[in-house]
Amino acid sequence: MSRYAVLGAGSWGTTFAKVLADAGTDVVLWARREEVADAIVTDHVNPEYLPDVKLPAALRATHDAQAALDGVTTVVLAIPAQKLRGHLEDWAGSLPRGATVVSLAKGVEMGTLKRMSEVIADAGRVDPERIAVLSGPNLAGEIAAEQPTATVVACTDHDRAVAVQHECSTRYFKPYTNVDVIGCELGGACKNVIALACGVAAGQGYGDNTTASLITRGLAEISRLTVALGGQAITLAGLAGMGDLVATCSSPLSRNRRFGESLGHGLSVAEAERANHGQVAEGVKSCEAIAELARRHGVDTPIVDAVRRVCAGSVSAREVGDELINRERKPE
Ligand SMILES: NC(=O)C1=CN([C@@H]2O[C@H](COP(=O)(O)OP(=O)(O)OC[C@H]3O[C@@H](n4cnc5c(N)ncnc54)[C@H](O)[C@@H]3O)[C@@H](O)[C@H]2O)C=CC1
Ligand SMILES: O=C(CO)COP(=O)(O)O
Repeated sequence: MSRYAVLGAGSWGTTFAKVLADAGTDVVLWARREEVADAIVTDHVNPEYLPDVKLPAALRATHDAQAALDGVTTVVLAIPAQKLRGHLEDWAGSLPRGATVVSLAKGVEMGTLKRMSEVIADAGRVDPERIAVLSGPNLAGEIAAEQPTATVVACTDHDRAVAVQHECSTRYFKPYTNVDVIGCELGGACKNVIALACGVAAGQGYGDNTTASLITRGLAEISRLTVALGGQAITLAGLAGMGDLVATCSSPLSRNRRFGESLGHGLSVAEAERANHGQVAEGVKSCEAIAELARRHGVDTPIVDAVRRVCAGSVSAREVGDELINRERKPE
């Protein structure tokens, strides 16, 4: 009998815990703040992140991470990318031996330039074949409302991916499997940066042609980087690549796109953070790590680099747009 602990009760952790409970899987959700765990247990609601969603009565919650991890077969990590290492260092000794560890975070760690599965292997002391990544066009609010959605569970151990696939399948949530962890992770992390670029363009009043151009050329950048890092370009044609780009770059629900829009309106990064109500827009930090990763591997990523410079405040949104459109002409 499988038992899951979901660590992190933000929008996505709470939603994914609901998916698991709806799939009939035994699941406990760890919340950093006691009052959030209490509200989930008592009122079946996460008042801060999903106030309008009634959570399943079968979903348990706790503020005690050790208690949540006790005896589970699968650990799901729903912590923002730049905060994951710190938590894992605390939890490493309590992660059950042999458990599958599923990463939900979409980012690349600043400084180390590591993907989330590498951070988990490193800080959590987990064998790479036990680490799975779940990624795809998965805006939490729509899934919490039970709108039909597909996703990808990637793990180098195919049998583990299949187990997670079955344990999170519901009538509204359809997971596919993949063995290309690198491609799925880079798809999820990099699309946030491209969504920032689309937001910056939208904030300046540009429409769908600009968005589609950025999505498509962004996909070319992500595919090049994936191949350079040992992943497969074909993965990016799927849900974790094109699928997530389309959803995130076009949706008003995306925090990365909204953050970009604020920058496009002329707000500073600090002002845009306030406008996003403190919710995580992973691309703002990951763009720096992804740009550096690309530079070290000799991969050309002009859109990622443009976003990095806008987020660093070294160039204005308007200037960077002009630069991108005036780059050298070349074959597609
Ligand atoms: N929200 C969405 O639609 C989706 C989010 N993701 C990814 O899932 C990851 C988590 O995102 P969300 O749940 O949406 O974020 P969120 O901003 O809604 O919540 C973050 C959660 O992490 C917790 N947390 C634990 N330690 C923290 C710390 N030291 N600092 C800040 N927060 C801390 C917070 O308490 C909160 O429960 C991100 O990497 C995001 O890119 C992936 C797919 C969909
Ligand atoms: O990853 C997501 C959708 O797949 C969520 O995107 P945002 O973090 O931009 O809201």
